[in-house]
Amino acid sequence: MAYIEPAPIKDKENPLESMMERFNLAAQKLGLSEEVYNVLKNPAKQVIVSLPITMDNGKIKVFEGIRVIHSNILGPAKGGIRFAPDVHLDEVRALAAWMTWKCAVVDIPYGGGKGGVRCNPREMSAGEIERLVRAYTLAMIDVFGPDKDIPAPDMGTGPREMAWLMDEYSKAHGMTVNAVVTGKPLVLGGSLGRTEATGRGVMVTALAAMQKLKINPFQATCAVQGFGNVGSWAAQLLEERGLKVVSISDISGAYYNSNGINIQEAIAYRDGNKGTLEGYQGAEKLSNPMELLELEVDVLVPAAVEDVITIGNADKIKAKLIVEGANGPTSAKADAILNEKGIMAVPDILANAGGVTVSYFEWVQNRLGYKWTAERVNRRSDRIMKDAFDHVYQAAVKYDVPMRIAAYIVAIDKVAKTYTFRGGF
Ligand SMILES: NC(=O)C1=CN([C@@H]2O[C@H](COP(=O)(O)OP(=O)(O)OC[C@H]3O[C@@H](n4cnc5c(N)ncnc54)[C@H](O)[C@@H]3O)[C@@H](O)[C@H]2O)C=CC1
Ligand SMILES: O=C(O)CCC(=O)C(=O)O
Repeated sequence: MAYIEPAPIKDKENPLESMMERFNLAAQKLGLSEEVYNVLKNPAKQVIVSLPITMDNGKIKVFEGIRVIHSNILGPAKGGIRFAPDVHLDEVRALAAWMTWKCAVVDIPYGGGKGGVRCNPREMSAGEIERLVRAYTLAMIDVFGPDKDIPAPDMGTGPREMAWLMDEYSKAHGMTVNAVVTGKPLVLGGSLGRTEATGRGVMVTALAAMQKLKINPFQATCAVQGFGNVGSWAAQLLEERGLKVVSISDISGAYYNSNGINIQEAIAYRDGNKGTLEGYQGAEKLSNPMELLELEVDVLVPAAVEDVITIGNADKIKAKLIVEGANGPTSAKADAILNEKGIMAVPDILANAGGVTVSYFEWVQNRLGYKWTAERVNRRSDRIMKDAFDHVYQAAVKYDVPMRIAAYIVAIDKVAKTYTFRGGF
């Protein structure tokens, strides 16, 4: 079962290789046929475009935009759009495949896709970002569609960008098409609960795992890496459930307070400080931000970027439980070390699936022309997340594998069976 070697990513473990290592292990456990294996490992579609944008200084700058549809076997492709300086085809391919597995784990009728534009939104004006979103949307006009491929926010994008995307797509089609994208502002057909949904799913799966590990949330400590949408909501909701959040971090550094950080206060500080924790006084700043990962805490939530837990630091992790808010925060090579140390990792494709689950609810509401209450959204997404956790836990016991491989087994089994039923053979 070999696959085509992807181009290596400099200074970073390749997330596509990490995804494939887990996929291979799960495929072997399932005894997947070579034909189905080959179908599932290859992305269905990869589109790369050049986006010439007039910058505020009047000069034209060309950006590279990518959209990968890994699979549309379970339904239309679904997945966010990332704006970041290190966006790379292999990364987007890995992220798209993770969307396929994620949607299958939570049993929602979507395939997997992901998009990215290599840019630094923190150094761009709102006008430049808007022109970039609109150009990307037009370049992908035949790729996107409510029944084909439905984008959403990821790192560096949010409701504002989704609104521009919806508007551009709608103009090109001569009608309002709000179901083409999720994660929109409420007034444009966004769903109540979507903003906090990913962090909420992290909280639900963390509590479920803590119950299995007999960790009392009211006596537990927690560290959260990344203080954007996912990290800050996860931290706030875990704090509300009794955990003491002793460390948080973002691109400006990591902050530690053994008495617990007041998360509401930290969020208010960030929101009034151009979105960063730089200068935050509610905790001491750690000299090395990566120290956060090695703190003596019960629960560690990496909610920033890929490959932060690697063979370089996995043996120094002291948490009893890792709940992956980010996509791909643990490299495949680090898995064995964590398993050896008896650390449970609730994998990304389960732990952060709350976001796409509520995106699915948003799409359903848009198609019905109806709005659900926050209570209904939260109750249904909590149930989906808890059921998915239990399902993966049972698979881990049945196949005698860690939670991560169990999640891949659940996902691959579902996609493979659907493919076969649809008449792939
Ligand atoms: N937004 C969503 O609904 C979902 C996001 N995810 C994943 O969660 C992760 C975070 O996404 P968002 O919160 O949406 O992004 P965001 O853009 O809102 O926030 C990212 C945060 O990470 C911080 N950060 C960036 N590089 C860092 C580093 N090297 N060390 C520490 N902090 C760093 C940023 O300062 C920021 O606080 C990504 O891996 C994303 O793919 C997964 C599922 C859904
Ligand atoms: O909400 C969505 O549709 C996708 C979110 C996403 O990109 C992810 O789960 O990684």
